[in-house]
Amino acid sequence: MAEPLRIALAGLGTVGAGVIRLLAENGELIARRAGRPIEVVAVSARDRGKDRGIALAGYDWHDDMTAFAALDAVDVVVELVGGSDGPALTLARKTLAAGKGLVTANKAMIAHHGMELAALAEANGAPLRYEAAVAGGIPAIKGLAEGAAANRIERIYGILNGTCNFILSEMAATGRDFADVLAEAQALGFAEADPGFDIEGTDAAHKLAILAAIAFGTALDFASVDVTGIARIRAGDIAQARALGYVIRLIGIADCDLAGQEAGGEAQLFQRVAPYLVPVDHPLAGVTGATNAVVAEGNFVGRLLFQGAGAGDGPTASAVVADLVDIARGNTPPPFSLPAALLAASVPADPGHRRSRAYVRFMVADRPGVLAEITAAMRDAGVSIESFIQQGHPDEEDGQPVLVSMVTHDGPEAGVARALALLEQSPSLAEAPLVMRLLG
Ligand SMILES: NC(=O)c1ccc[n+]([C@@H]2O[C@H](COP(=O)([O-])OP(=O)(O)OC[C@H]3O[C@@H](n4cnc5c(N)ncnc54)[C@H](O)[C@@H]3O)[C@@H](O)[C@H]2O)c1
Ligand SMILES: N[C@@H](CCO)C(=O)O
Ligand code: NA
Repeated sequence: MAEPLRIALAGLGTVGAGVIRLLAENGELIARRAGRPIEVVAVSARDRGKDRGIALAGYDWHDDMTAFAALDAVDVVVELVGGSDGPALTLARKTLAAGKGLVTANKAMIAHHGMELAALAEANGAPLRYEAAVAGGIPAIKGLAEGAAANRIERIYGILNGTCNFILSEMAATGRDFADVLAEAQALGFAEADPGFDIEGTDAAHKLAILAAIAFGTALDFASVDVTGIARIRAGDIAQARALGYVIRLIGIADCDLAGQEAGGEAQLFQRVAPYLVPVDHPLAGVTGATNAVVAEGNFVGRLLFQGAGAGDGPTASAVVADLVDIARGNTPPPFSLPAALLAASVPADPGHRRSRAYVRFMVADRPGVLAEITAAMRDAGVSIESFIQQGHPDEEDGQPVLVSMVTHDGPEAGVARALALLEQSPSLAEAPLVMRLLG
């Protein structure tokens, strides 16, 4: 058998320990498939003495992980530390500049610095792979960049954050409280070190921006993702959605209008992460727990659905090691499918022109005239209301604001925004309204 692929592993937390366990259990099978063994030779983490349930005695320990880049005995560095900047980025830059391969699960770093790292990788002939960074164990990047390479991708959307999906589906199934379910997601190893990245939608936005670059051949543009998280969703919204025939899911969605680019200008890139109402008979409605799903619509293949575990030690390790197998086999396409210099510039699309149906929820003072005030604002903004529900909810107590919601007919998003601007100063509203669009 050929020489081993020698790995230095930075980070021995949920994912890092998972990689060690996977290679220990499936190492022989993987060596046969890759044509050569994959061997961890060096490791680094913050705390050398911590009990991780794995034996580290056979590995060369380094307190400073950035030293990996200079080790002759290392072919590929695997970065499983996290953080968009700081030591992870220093390690990534040094590794690629030294011509060594880099495998990472770090979507924050790729979303912020992916273009720079891709250019560095290409300039130094070094492979850069990050399958674990998007949708965990699902081979979504490979499916899109390789399996769907023959297609123009019209639209890409899906459930990209396991923690949020776990929270939303558990709350709906059991009526459990948001904070309680989040604590369980953290204990299961799904959540980011700062779970604000999950619940505010930032983590899903990192992944969406990466997928969009691969799908549309546009330069990675995380900054222009329109992001809304799940923190404002109440049990009452979940109940209202259910009564209307929907479930609530945090969805990342992107499309790209290339007409401008074809006329010599720039492509218009739409990227949004937000909670959506998903019809109960839609394939994404049945995606529960930490499962993720990615839908890609190609102009020849039609609709592809990739589904599987989006977080957790085993599934994420599976994606990390699949990248190592590709490197061992010499299958190293450009990091974003096209060479970095060919990724096209784009401008963010104006969401106001997009059409959708929307669920709009208000917490209102329970007094006469409030509903008339809301419907008048909708009328004045030209928004057509399909249904309006004021429904008692078990959380309510006398004198407390009441949850009322409406569903609009299909119309430009700017219309709902105009109506809510008209209501902005209204003393009848106890908090800002919540808008969730219906997934079409
Ligand atoms: N947990 C998941 O399900 C999952 C899924 C996909 C991607 N990811 C990504 O994988 C990466 C790791 O996530 P995790 O859940 O394993 O995190 P974790 O917090 O469990 O582990 C992080 C590890 O990095 C080490 N570390 C931190 N700072 C370090 C430093 N300066 N030098 C050396 N080691 C250092 C810690 O000691 C720890 O061993 C993150 O980028 C995360 O976003 C995680
Ligand atoms: N915190 C992330 C981990 C996987 O990227 C999630 O919950 O999806
Ligand atoms: Na993946």
